[in-house]
Amino acid sequence: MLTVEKIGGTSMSALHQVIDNIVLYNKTGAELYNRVFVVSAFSGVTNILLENKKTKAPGVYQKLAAHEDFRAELNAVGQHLKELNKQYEPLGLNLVQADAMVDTTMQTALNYLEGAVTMLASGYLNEGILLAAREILASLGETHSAYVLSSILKQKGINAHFLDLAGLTDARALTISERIKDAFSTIDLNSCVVIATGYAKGTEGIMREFDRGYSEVTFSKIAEVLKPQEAIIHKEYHLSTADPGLVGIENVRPVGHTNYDIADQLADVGMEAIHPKAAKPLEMAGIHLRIKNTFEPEHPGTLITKGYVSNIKRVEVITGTDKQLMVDIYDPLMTGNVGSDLRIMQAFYNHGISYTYKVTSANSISIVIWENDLKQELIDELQQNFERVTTEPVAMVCLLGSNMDQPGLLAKSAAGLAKADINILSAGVAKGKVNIQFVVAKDQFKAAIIALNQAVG
Ligand SMILES: Nc1ncnc2c1ncn2[C@@H]1O[C@H](COP(=O)(O)OP(=O)(O)O)[C@@H](O)[C@H]1O
Ligand SMILES: N[C@@H](CC(=O)OP(=O)(O)O)C(=O)O
Repeated sequence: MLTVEKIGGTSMSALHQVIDNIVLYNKTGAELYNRVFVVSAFSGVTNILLENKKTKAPGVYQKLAAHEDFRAELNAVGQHLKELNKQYEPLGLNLVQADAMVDTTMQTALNYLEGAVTMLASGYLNEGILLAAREILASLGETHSAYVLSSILKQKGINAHFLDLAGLTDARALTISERIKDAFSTIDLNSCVVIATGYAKGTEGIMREFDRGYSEVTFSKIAEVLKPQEAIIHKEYHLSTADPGLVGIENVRPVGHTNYDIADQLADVGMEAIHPKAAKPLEMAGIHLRIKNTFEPEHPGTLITKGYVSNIKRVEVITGTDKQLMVDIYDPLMTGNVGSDLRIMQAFYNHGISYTYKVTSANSISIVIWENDLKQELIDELQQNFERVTTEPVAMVCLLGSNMDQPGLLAKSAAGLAKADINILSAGVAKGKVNIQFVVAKDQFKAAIIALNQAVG
């Protein structure tokens, strides 16, 4: 059975478990092969190459983009990669070869970046030059981690193939998919295990289209090309019936089976089992996706398939986010005035703002967006056309399920929230009933998730 498997950065940093629990687990001989592992950089490496994904602390790229001296930072990254090499020497990594690879790669990158700085000084095409610099820097982390894992596996006598999709010294103008097809055209998957860089170079620029989290896109594009029996994402936790960090690990269980629609609903409130843009090609190709926990290899994890519908009535996941904002538009002339909603949606469209929830009454429309997406220009435009426009930070809590609709579910959910003294600011469910949404006060998010998990989890 051919599988294409993605290993995220947090899991990669537990390299010993990656080798024991993922690559070698329950497999010997030929069973080891016919698998492609798409690996992310070791945890934190891309942060120091670009910028910290959460704190935005500048990495090499941000220094370069700010016309500051980036060379010390780039050198520090090289030193960090060598420290990681030393950390993985006990696993069988040949330190001399691995450090030499770091030196060569970093020197090549520096040569490119010196050229970029020279070009930036000219003031021509800055955007394109900065994007190229971002692509080059991003690629370094995955080139390193894929090299390290494939080298260790070779040292163990396994026929591991280091598949360099980063193409640092490959000047061919190929799209990502073209590069993938070209790279796999000479590989006999039955006789090797492929370790592919999570960064893939392409004329479209993976950073321009997807930016951080790009490994999942490379993983998806490889699966599109190879059409495996199963695509697998290895994470450091199970996709659970609720956030264990909120309700307690003892009050959740792994989601055994769900579908791609539910995965999209999860992503809509920020819980990405897989990025929707990476999931769609898999869903459309009918490829099954499995989310596995790196630290529980014996557990089958969560299987996500296109047409799955639970054979019993149940809520599959309780999730949500407290990072939302409710925009309420009121106007006494709205009732019966065809086109009010169109004008509102046009304003949202004009400012490129999508929403996660919308309800209407005779004279008002309430729309929930991500709080970070709010633009004052949108509010200004709406206020020119409607009597009153208000905004309020809120939390959204959701019940997700492929087959959860039954009399009393809404009542039990609302009763659970009421029992916790949580006021429902707004509630809604679309016809498919795969997602029942409650809008509550921002500071009642955690209490609402706990209350719903107790009531219907
Ligand atoms: N239904 C859920 N199942 C599992 N984890 C969840 C769920 N909902 C929220 N979480 C939280 O999401 C965290 C992982 O979020 P993710 O965005 O994948 O990683 P990170 O934000 O650390 O990069 C988990 O550690 C967990 O606390
Ligand atoms: N290492 C890259 C790519 C990636 O997808 O990483 P992860 O799988 O850890 O999200 C980043 O941090 O953006």
